[in-house]
Formats: sequence, C-alpha cells, structure tokens
Amino acid sequence: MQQTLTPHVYWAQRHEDIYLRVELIDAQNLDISVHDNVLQFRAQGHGARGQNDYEFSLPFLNAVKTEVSHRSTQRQVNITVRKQLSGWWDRLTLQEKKPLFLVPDFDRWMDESDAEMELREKVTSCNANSGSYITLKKAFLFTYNLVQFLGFSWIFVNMTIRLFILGQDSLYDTFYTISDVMFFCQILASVEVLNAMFGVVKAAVVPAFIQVIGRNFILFIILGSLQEMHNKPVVFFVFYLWSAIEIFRYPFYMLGCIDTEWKTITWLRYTVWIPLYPLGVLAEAVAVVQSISVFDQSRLFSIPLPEALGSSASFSCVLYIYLPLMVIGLLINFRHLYKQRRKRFRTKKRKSN
Ligand SMILES: CCCCCCCCCCCCC[C@@H](O)CC(=O)SCCNC(=O)CCNC(=O)[C@H](O)C(C)(C)COP(=O)(O)OP(=O)(O)OC[C@H]1O[C@@H](n2cnc3c(N)ncnc32)[C@H](O)[C@@H]1OP(=O)(O)O
Repeated sequence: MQQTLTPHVYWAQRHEDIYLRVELIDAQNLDISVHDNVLQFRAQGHGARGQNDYEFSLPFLNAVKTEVSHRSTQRQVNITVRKQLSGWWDRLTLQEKKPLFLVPDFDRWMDESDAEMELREKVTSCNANSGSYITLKKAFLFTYNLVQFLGFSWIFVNMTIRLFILGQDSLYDTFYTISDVMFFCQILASVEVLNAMFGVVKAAVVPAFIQVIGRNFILFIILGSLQEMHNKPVVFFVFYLWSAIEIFRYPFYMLGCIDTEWKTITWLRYTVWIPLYPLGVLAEAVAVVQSISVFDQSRLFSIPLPEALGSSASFSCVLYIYLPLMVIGLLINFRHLYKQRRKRFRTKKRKSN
C-alpha cells in the first residue's frame, strides 16, 4: 500500500514572489492551490522515498495571492506564488519553527539588498525600454507631422500666390498644379488611421477613418479619375479648404511631440474647423453632384447587373448613396471635433484656475 509522504521543498523569495522547488521526479496528478494564505500541494511521483503520493501544506507568514503558477519538469516541480504586498519577509512560514522538509534554495537565494538591486535593475531597464519607445514614437510622429505640414503649406501658399497673381484663372488649373502633392499628402494621411488603430496616438479611429476615406474618395474617384472634373473651380475650393486646416493642425501636433504648446496654434487648431468643416463638406458635395452627369455619360466604373435588370448601372447610383453618407460623416466628425474642443479648453481652464 502507498504511503503519503512529504517531499523535499526548497524555497527562495523576491520582493514580489515566492519560489518553491519540489523535489519530485515525473510528478503526476498535481493538485496545487492556495487558500487563506496556505499552500496545499499533492502529487504522485518519485521522491526521496521512491514512487509514492507526496503532499505538504505551507501556511505563509503574510498574505499571498490565490493564483499560483507551476511548471513541472522531469526532475522537479517549480511553483511561484505572488505576494499580496511587495516586501521582504523575515521567514516563509507562519510558525517560527521551520518545517523539516523546507530548506533554502541556494541556487535562487538572494538576500534583501541583492533582491532590491535586481528589482531596481529590472525597473531601470523597463523604464529605459519604455523611454526609448517613447523617444522613437515622438521622432516618428514629429517627422510625419513635419512632412504633412510642409506638403499642405506648399499647397496653401502656392494656391494663395497663384490666386493673387492669376486671379480667377487660377481656379481652373488647380488640379494640374497641385494634385501631385495632394495625392502624396492624402495617401500619407492613411497613417493617421493606423496610428489611431494601434494606439500610437490617443485619437479616435472612426473620425480618422471617415476623414481619410472621405477625402480620398473625393480626390481619387471624383476628381482624379474624371478628366472632365480637372478644370472645375470646385477643385480649388476643396483643396483650399482641406489645406487651410492642416497648416494649423500639423504644427499643433508637432509642438505636442516636443511637449510644447503655443496657445494661438492650439486655439486655431480647435476653432478653424468650425467654419471650414461644413464648407469643406459642401465643396465636396458640389464636386460629387457635378461628377454625376460625367459618370452617367462616360459609364466609368459602371456596375454590371444581371441581364433581367439591364446591362449595367451607372456609378452615379453609388454617389446618390454617398451624398447622405457625407452628411452622416460630417455630423459624426463635427460632434467629435466639438467634444475635443470642449475637452481641450475645459481642461486648460481648470488647469489655469
Ligand atoms: C458612417 C460613415 C461612413 C463613412 C463614409 C464616408 C463619409 C465621408 C464623410 C466625409 C467627411 C469628411 C469631410 C472632410 O474631408 C472635409 C474637410 O476636411 S474640410 C476642412 C476642415 N477639416 C477639418 O477641420 C478636419 C481636420 N481633421 C481632423 O481634425 C482629424 O482628422 C480628425 C480625425 C477629424 C480629428 O482628429 P483627432 O481625433 O486626432 O483629434 P485631436 O487632434 O484632438 O487628437 C487627439 C489626440 O491625439 C493626438 N494626435 C492625433 N494625431 C496626432 C499626430 N499626427 N501626431 C501627434 N499627436 C497626434 C493629439 O495631440 C491629441 O492628443 P492630446 O489630447 O494629448 O493633445
């Protein structure tokens, strides 16, 4: 008949954890739990007294967490118990007299000051890692915002100068002179959706997605794909309104990356959108409406239909759906920007009180 015996148990501690090493070869049917700060161990295996059931219980000196992690190898069972509060214990067990089966694990043994040093090194290397991640992130964001700022400033300044020099004529060739840089900036702007998705910045995903998809739809499908749209004055208004906000938004972000704030830039970033956003959406809607007849005539992107319904549907069907979607997108983003504005200025006011 098998007897129930106690295995040899080796222990060591750190400020956060207790490590137990149970000398049991090929341990099976492990039952390890912690209740009321007492660890119960039961298993079958080959220990000091051969193949047998082995068990022990350890009432800990101080409170520990109930979750216990263990890993059994061919030679031993390693158990880690987390201390409820970080700190150094004078001994492991509640009773002053150490149980006979329990001995220090000199392979893992550390005195308090060594463990403190190890803990400090861990914290320092963790801080160093997160510090270099933050520096890298800020450098990436700063560069991204700088590139966008330069792109949109070039667009805005170029259009303004051309308007002063050429007057009304400049409205008709905006696409030919500006679109390449606008294509570049708007493709790059997709990074903003990814940044929001992966938590690189604290921005909301849906507004960023609406913004990028909305603009790229107008730029690539409505304006870019139809030659008939290239010389329309609406291109001027769309590009001018888009770039008018970005020459404030990107410098605002750049300053944030270097932990600096210029009140005027902050005010402009969170205020200029109030007239610009509805005007921008209006200009985009005009472009969509103007493109409908062009799509109908050219049959570009027409949608194949089953024969019973006719040969194909004009892409303008999509545009009729897109127009109300623009209003929904406008409302979502307007509400989002309004909340951002209130949050920004409310916090600032409170901070300055
Ligand atoms: C159901 C809908 C289906 C979709 C169908 C499509 C519908 C299409 C609708 C089309 C509507 C779009 C029309 C639009 O194209 C028209 C115009 O653009 S007109 C011109 C005026 N436009 C604007 O004013 C909008 C400008 N754009 C924006 O403001 C942003 O793109 C927006 C996503 C709308 C809002 O930005 P965000 O959510 O990021 O807010 P914050 O700026 O307050 O930023 C929040 C925090 O994140 C930090 N952040 C964000 N980005 C960066 C960055 N690049 N670098 C560094 N830091 C960044 C920022 O600092 C904030 O942090 P903290 O609060 O700590 O300061």
